[in-house]
Amino acid sequence: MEAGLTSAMPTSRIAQLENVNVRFGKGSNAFLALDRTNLTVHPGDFVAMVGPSGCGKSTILKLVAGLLRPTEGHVFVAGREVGAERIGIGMAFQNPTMLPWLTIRENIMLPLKIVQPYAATFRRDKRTVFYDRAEGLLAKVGLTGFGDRRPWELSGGMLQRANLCRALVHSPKLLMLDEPFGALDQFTREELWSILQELWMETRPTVFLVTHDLREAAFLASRILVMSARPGRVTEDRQVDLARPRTLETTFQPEFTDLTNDLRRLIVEARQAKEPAQ
Ligand SMILES: Nc1ncnc2c1ncn2[C@@H]1O[C@H](COP(=O)(O)OP(=O)(O)OP(=O)(O)O)[C@@H](O)[C@H]1O
Repeated sequence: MEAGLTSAMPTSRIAQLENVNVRFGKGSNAFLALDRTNLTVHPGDFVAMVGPSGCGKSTILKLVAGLLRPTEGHVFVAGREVGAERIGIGMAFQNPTMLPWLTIRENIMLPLKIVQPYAATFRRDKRTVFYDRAEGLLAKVGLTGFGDRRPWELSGGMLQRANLCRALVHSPKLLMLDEPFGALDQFTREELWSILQELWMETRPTVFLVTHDLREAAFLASRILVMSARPGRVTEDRQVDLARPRTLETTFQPEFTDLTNDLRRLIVEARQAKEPAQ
């Protein structure tokens, strides 16, 4: 998918939120979902966002993707204020919605059919270069031979693998992941962490990951943002310097468990903090 963009910002920052407020609802039902939020993200960052339910994590994702406008403040993406030009964005959500009448390969190739410059040559390249690109991604996520299957023939874990392929097939600069592994069992989830890490290390897109799983955040991210309860603000911006590639062994190291314990404490505190008057 694509976000529109206008006006300028240094390109060393791929995304920036400046004093952003987001208010939902009208009249007496109006409430502040995000409160004067500031955030700078650099190209190649893998940012995980954690925080109490309803604190505004997905709202930040939507702002950066251009799906939502701030009520006040500014959102810049790739040097432009969200609103005019275009940047390639890949997205994956908890529910890997695939079109049931298409094969897995055709589903994966969908962004190439829609997003320029790929769309211009889609008819020509769908049986050659784009086909190989989809097959290459399928191989990386362990789905070789499943390209011709239909979505209903695959398990939830397999669909989420295919979903990652679809999010990455057009080499997006920004990858937005909203609880992508939330519905999967722990083993499949941990397998997909490693696959996602590998894919990220190869092409280094900037990633925004929303997750409730603190181990997932610590395993994958280079930065973890902890948010306060609604109205959300970023209260902690933690650099994660654990060596890559991280493995399941990493998750047993004291640095890792200390980090996840710290995050847990911060979120418990955020949940207990009283919501300020609006
Ligand atoms: N379009 C909308 N209209 C009205 N309220 C909204 C809208 N989108 C989000 N909200 C509200 O804004 C707040 C922040 O929502 P958001 O989805 O960003 O939270 P979140 O941190 O991602 O939550 P969760 O962890 O539960 O998924 C919530 O109270 C939510 O109900």
